[in-house]
Amino acid sequence: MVSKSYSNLLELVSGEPPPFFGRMTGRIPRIMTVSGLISDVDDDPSESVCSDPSSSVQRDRIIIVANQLPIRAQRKSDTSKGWLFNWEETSLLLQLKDGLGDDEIEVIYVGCLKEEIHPNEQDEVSQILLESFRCVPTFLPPDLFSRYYHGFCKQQLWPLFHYMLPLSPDLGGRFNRSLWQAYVSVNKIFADRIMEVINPEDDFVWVHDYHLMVLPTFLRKRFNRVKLGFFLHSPFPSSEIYKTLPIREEILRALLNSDLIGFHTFDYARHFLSCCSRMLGLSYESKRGYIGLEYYGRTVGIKILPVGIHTGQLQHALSLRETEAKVAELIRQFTDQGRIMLLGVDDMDIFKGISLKLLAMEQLLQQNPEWLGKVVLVQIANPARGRGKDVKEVQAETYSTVKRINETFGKPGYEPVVLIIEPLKFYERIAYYVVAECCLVTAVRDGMNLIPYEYVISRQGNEKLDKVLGLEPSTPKKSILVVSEFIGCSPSLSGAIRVNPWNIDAVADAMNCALEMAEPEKQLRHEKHYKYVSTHDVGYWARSFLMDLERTCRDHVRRRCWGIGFGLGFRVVALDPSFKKLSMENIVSAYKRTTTRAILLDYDGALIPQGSIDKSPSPKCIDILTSLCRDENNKVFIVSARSREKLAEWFSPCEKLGIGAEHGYFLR
Ligand SMILES: O=P(O)(O)OC[C@H]1O[C@H](O[C@H]2O[C@H](CO)[C@@H](O)[C@H](O)[C@H]2O)[C@H](O)[C@@H](O)[C@@H]1O
Repeated sequence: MVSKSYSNLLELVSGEPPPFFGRMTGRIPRIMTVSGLISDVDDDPSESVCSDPSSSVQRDRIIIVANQLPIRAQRKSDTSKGWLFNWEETSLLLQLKDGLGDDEIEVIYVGCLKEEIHPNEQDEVSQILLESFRCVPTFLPPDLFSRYYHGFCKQQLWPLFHYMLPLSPDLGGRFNRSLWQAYVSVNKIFADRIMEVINPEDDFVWVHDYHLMVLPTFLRKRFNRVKLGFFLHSPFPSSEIYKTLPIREEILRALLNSDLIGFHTFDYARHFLSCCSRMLGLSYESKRGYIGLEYYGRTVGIKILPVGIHTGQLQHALSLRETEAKVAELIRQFTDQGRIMLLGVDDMDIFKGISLKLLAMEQLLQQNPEWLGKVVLVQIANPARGRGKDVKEVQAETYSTVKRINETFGKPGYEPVVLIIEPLKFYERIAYYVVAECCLVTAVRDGMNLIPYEYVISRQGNEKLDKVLGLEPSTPKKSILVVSEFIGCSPSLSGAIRVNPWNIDAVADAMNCALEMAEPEKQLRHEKHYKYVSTHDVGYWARSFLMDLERTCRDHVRRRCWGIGFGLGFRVVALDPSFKKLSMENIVSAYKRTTTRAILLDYDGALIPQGSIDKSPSPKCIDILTSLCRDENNKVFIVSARSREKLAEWFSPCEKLGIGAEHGYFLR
């Protein structure tokens, strides 16, 4: 399978074998095992972090950094003290690790816990999470967390990256410098935590999503050669939107302190590149499938590859007894009543377009009365993660639209829209996918959205589910997707009916088209999607990103690096060791060959030795400069930080000598 990522395109033309991620040179973390009070992990010794610090096993190590750790924490109920921790199985970050499927790679996570941990318990919790889960928690004071996450992330960055400008105080949040400072402080706290565990020469660091966009600067400042990747899970907006951000350059420059920056789609990458070009004057090169941005001697790679799902986890859920039972229940509730299920699964936030979908359903029923009593839209709505007024408005509009549709088109025993707001278990959601004839994702903006992928795998099902569904094992599977043009998964789903979610007529038509579609066409579309989704899973994505990261960082050790710039303007100037010292021979031969010469000379360290006590030029120096200036083919300049008075005084004998004093602020 050929990836669309740049490294794989390169392999394709070069005929090289695919790169292997994992070098066995990593050092074991500097962690000691300390017994803890509060943990419910399984006791597989291979799971413990360096339980034997003297062990000689060497593994590659990746530090995965994200706003949230893939951990669920629960206060112990039996005592007033202590916590129980479990893996959050549905977290993409945990699936990523599993997807790497390589025991030679050790993964450490850095991030926040969802629960607030009292300062008195933080050391103990840190130790347990490190030993048992290889997780390093970042504890943030509640007020700082709130200003960083609910303030800057969810009210400012997130809306803007989803194309919402704060045109009025009600629409997202206007830029607020103190929230931005909270964001920067939190990013620094994350960097400090990474520094506690990183082995900078060997470890790879992979930072995730828009919550941590300035973190790369803090890490690069501390370790100039750190091997650092960043993946943006959200959309990267068009430069016309992005450039409204007052801290637009700071964020771009911070991202450029990564070695590899990943995006789900070509468009997001293109937007980022045009921001770098328009706001920082940087140009990029695309050569043989590679996209690289030159930034002070470093080449920052751009990776385009949409994330995938954990198909194994989904297949496991499909094989559960509970899933079969739920599928049977849904068949009784819908199919046996002659109903066709259309399905939507979305967070109830402003960008998921739930209301637009409901309006399209209303229109479908108005314009196609033949579907009345036959079609049901099941809308599963997960709670939003933000907490603004906008979320409440979305909820209110959703409830009132559902009520209106059901009152207008419903009849006893038939509700055209079923809205599910209670949290569903994973297997229950899967059962809905299995039964749904069509899945609709009509978000107005979403970074990726993995719901269509989950739907496709679920519709492929398995033999046991075929029996529950009353299908012959040989029956080809079918599924149909209606997908918004404005979401990251859209380009990868070429068999979906693509819609502009704002165009209610078009979405209603798409629903009708899906309902009327001939079976062989549904099968063909399903087959196409199934092939793609099952081969481009989360493991494929993670391996591909890390291979490219390793490739991008391969010559770090050879590079000579200097850090320059203050604050978020910090960057590293990297030089290839092939930079050569200027030889006397070269200078003499160039001088002889040329007839028009500009000769620019530094002063301290160039015309007088760096450590000399007498800083004035020697008579010999004055003689040489005077004779250089005498040649009409030469323009000779001293360029120095020194004051114009001093330079003018020292070089008064050399009349024709040009002087650039105070770094060129004064010119003679
Ligand atoms: O709400 P947040 O805590 O700020 O997180 C933002 C969203 O992150 C995750 O979604 C994003 O990544 C997914 C995987 O790449 C992608 O499918 C989705 O489109 C992105 O928005 C998370 O799944 C969402 O629940 C969060 O809202």
